[in-house]
Amino acid sequence: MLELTEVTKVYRGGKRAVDGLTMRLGTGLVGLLGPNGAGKSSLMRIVATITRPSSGRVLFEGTDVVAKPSALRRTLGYLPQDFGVYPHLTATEFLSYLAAVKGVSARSARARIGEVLELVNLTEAGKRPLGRYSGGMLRRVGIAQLLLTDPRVLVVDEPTAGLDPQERVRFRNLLSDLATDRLVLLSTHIVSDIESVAGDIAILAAGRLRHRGAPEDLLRVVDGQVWEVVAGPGEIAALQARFVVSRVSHTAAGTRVRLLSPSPPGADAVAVTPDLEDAYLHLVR
Ligand SMILES: Nc1ncnc2c1ncn2[C@@H]1O[C@H](COP(=O)(O)OP(=O)(O)OP(=O)(O)O)[C@@H](O)[C@H]1O
Repeated sequence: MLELTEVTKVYRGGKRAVDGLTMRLGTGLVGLLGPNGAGKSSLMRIVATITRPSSGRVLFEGTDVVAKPSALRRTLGYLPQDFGVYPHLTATEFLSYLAAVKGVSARSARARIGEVLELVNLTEAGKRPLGRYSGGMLRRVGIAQLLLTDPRVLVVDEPTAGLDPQERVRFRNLLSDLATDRLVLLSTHIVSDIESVAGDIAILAAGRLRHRGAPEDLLRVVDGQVWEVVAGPGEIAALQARFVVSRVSHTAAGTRVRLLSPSPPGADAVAVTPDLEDAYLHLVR
């Protein structure tokens, strides 16, 4: 559906936020995972046709989206990181306003708003002013506005920021449902946001694609390289200086340090089964 070739974004001042990125995106949920500053938002703004790449090409169904953005824009839903609402409007009023901006006729907007509020489980709350919504409810309004026009491409930037764990789960499931017949490109710096829903994970660091594949492929990257050692209070800093430490947990038996190393880091190190967090840290270090 979308084809990115050698996409680069250099901002004024010389910051290379996206650096020669090539990837193909089809139907399904793609998790774009990377630390702060990796270039995720820049890439998402390029796909959403808000920002132009400095060089490289983005094709949507074979059409260059820089030269001809309209075909993609017609079927695109974009939820930016800083999605803002008017606090005095109710969800229904706010969505009616956005539907008008998106060129949806008043009659079809009325029916569609009812449907999308139902989809995001806000039918009851739809008559309340948005100023009284929780963070999670506002993110759901953000998703509802994406769906006003039934887009085939959804670009969702760090959607779980500020959500409580229950809202995170609900949100993940909603996006995963939507991805059955659409492309959902979801960016995050939190591994657990995507590990249960994305069958396809792209890892970005310093503007470059470090890895792309299914979670199993990612795990293979650190196969045989994850260890656990028991450390004394003074040893943790030294381990952190020598290895990528993925977790430190304090137990009755002492402090357990989980770390990445191609060979056993010590005589009493125990090999453990890698998880996605280990693989992610290995790839972005
Ligand atoms: N308009 C801009 N002008 C100059 N530099 C920018 C601009 N937007 C982003 N950057 C820089 O480009 C780099 C990538 O930023 P970007 O926001 O794309 O990353 P990100 O992965 O989304 O990070 P975050 O999760 O913190 O939003 C950062 O170093 C950022 O400071």
